[in-house]
Amino acid sequence: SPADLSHDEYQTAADWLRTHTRHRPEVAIICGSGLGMLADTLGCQESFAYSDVPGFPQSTVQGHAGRLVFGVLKGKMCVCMQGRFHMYEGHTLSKTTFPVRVFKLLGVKTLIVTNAAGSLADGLQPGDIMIIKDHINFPGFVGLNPLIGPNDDKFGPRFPAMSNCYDKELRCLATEIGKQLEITGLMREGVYAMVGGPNFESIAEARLLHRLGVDAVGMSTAPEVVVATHCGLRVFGLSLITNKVVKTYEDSDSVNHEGVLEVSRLRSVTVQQLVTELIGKMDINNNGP
Ligand SMILES: Nc1nc2ncn(CCNC(CO)CO)c2c(=O)[nH]1
Repeated sequence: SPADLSHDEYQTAADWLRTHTRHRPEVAIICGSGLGMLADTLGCQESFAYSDVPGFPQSTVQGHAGRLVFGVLKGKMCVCMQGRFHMYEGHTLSKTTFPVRVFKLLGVKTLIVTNAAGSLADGLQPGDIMIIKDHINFPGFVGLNPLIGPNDDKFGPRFPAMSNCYDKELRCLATEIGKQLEITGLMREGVYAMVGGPNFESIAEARLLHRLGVDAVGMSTAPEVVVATHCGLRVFGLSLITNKVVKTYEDSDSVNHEGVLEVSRLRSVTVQQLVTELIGKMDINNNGP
């Protein structure tokens, strides 16, 4: 957990970045599997390999580049993670969520997280975009929570509320933008559940998640959002639905990562447009929950 890391480690990474780029980002974007092209659309780019930044872990998953890209999008100063870290790679949760606290120290106010997810809800098809209304952090239930250990009071409270992680104003704004982009047909809100992975769920596990009201399932996002909420960042999250989760024993289909990346590639432009418009239209001074 972040308690493994001293405050200095976050400060060292933030100080290193501050001395290596003039950019002072207000918005941070975490790009999910196959959605890293969003970073390429930033203007006036300056980028660093994760290996250049003190304390940053390395990305090891196909579809996750491993670069931190600073730039301007619709007049807003942004920093984009091309490739995120997952618990299933063996990273501790402190490393998985390390960038979020560094962004906080850089002065970021809003975090946008995107991911690829499998759909459990009947109304969510591959290629759809689910605006995350709330999440279920299953690993957190058993203590795999990034806030476990001594609390760092400089970031936030010992017992942070998680009842409003996903900012309602930003969700409404994204829905409005969906209408303008004429993509409401493939957009809806829902509950995202994080499972540890790296295996995809068994059928019994998929049926359990469905019974528990989960709309989309993935292996990321919840830890970053817990840490972001703890340190007062405003959060917007979306899942690109890349496949239907297999819920019946008769269904012979089985999901694979190549298929996930294929749908991500197909829809990455639409996700880019939505996120770009959202950044352009959001008020930047909001200090989150
Ligand atoms: N059933 C199911 N379908 C999914 N499609 C994407 N993801 C998100 C996980 N993405 C992994 C593997 O593609 C890479 O991070 C999942 C998932 O966790 N479960």
